[in-house]
Formats: sequence, C-alpha cells, structure tokens
Amino acid sequence: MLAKQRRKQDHHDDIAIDVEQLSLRFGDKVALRNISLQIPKQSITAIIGPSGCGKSTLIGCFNRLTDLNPEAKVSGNVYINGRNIYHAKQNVPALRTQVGMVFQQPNPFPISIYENVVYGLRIKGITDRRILDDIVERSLMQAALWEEVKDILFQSALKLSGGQQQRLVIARALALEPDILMLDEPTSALDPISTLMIEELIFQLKEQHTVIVVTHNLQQAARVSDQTAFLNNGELIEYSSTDVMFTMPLEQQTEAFITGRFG
Ligand SMILES: Nc1ncnc2c1ncn2[C@@H]1O[C@H](COP(=O)(O)OP(=O)(O)OP(=O)(O)O)[C@@H](O)[C@H]1O
Repeated sequence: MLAKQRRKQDHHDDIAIDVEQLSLRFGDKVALRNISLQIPKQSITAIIGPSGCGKSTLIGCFNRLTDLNPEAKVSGNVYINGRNIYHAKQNVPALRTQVGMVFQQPNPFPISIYENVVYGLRIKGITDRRILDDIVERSLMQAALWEEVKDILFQSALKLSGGQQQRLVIARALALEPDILMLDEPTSALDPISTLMIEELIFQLKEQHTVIVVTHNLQQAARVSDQTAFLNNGELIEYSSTDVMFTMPLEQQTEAFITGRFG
C-alpha cells in the first residue's frame, strides 16, 4: 500500500522530474502558481523568466531546499524517478544527494581542493583513502578541472580563479553521484571564457545526468538546453523544446520576453 502511495501510477521511466500542480506561498505572497511539467532524464532543461518570477523557488522545490524557509507552504506534488518527494517518509538529506545544486556565486569551502571534493563523502562516512582519491580524480575530470589542479590538490580552494572555483563546486556535487544536477545562474559571476567552459561542461554532463539550468542569459539557454520553461509571475507560461521556444513561441508573453520587450 505504502509503495503504491509513494510511486506514481503512470510514471514513465524516461521522466526524471514530474511536477504536478505545484504551488508555493511565502506567507501571503504566491511565488508559484499551479505548475505542472515533466523533465526528461539525461537532458538539459533551461528555466528562464524575469527577475522574481519564481525560477529559484521552483528548483528549490526539487530538492526541498524551500523547507528551510518556515514561511514557505507547498501544495501539489513533485515526483523524482517516480517517487513523491513530498511524502512524509522522504529522506531529505538523501534527496539532496540525489538532486545536487550549484549556486550563482562559486562557494568552495576554505579548505583544500581535495577536501572540497570529498566533503560530502566524509559526511557519509567514507574514509578509505584509495576510494576518496579515485572519486576526486573522477569528479575533477568530469568537471573539466583535473588537468589544471592535479598538482595542487592540497592547496586552498580559495586560491583558484572564479571559473575554476565554480568547476570545483560542480565537482563537489558530482562526487556524490547525483542523478540530477541543478545549476542556478552558474555563470553570471564569471568571465566569458569561464562561461564557455561551464557551458561545454553542462553539455557533457547530460550523458550521465539530468541537468537543470536557471539562467538570465537567453543565448545560454538557447545554446545549451534541450527544452526551456518560461515562467512569469510564478506561472509556467510556456514549456517546449528550446528550438520551438526560440523560433516560434506559442505565447505572446514568451515572444515579448525572448525578444527583449520585457524582463
Ligand atoms: N524567502 C523568501 N521569503 C519571501 N518571499 C520570497 C523568498 N524567496 C523568494 N521570495 C519571493 O518569491 C518570488 C520568486 O523569487 P525567486 O527568487 O524564486 O525568483 P527568481 O525568478 O529566481 O528571481 P531572480 O531571477 O531575481 O533570481 C519573488 O517575488 C521573491 O521576492
């Protein structure tokens, strides 16, 4: 019975995140209004929309980061790999391992590069040096940072450039082998070359992960994503393949936004 309750009946194996009539209020303020969408596995989804439209709040529902705000009241459902993550029995720390998150400002810890990557593994109780070494190498390679740091692994992460720090933070998330990686404006604090490196990295990550990118940069959404969700004022206005969204949007609001007439 419990399994039945927790597992969505019409779950498709190729859907990573299934959002059903999701609404969220902060006190009296409605931040998300009745959002439904399905995010396919091993694809890149861009979330766009004007400042304050609810992009960060939406992805914060996918790993229950919004739980940290006592004012936030959620209704509706979010299924990840067919499981309802708002079910009372959901293990929230495990969810946040499965659904990794990278923020706008690179936020490495003031410890070595190596210790940054293994941080979450140590919390999980992994102490075997060989296992940790292997995961450090693999994660830094996946994050396209290994060649630059392999000889300075025990130097402070704070000595790295902003772009390197952001790739380190991505490596730290990848070390936990998340199914889903969410990046909230990952390049807005970076120079154009670092931005390009992160975009190439995002593109490669989809071979093994489902990637969600919140971005203010419409060219970036068009360059990297398979599908795009356009939010305005807490509502999902349009959700379609990125090609369609940027060439023949269905909604006037979308067209106005992508042609720079508002937002
Ligand atoms: N902790 C909070 N308490 C109250 N209201 C909040 C809180 N966080 C966000 N909001 C409000 O919810 C709405 C959505 O905010 P959110 O940060 O999700 O938007 P966004 O689209 O990510 O914006 P931006 O592009 O500027 O980062 C905004 O009106 C914001 O003021």
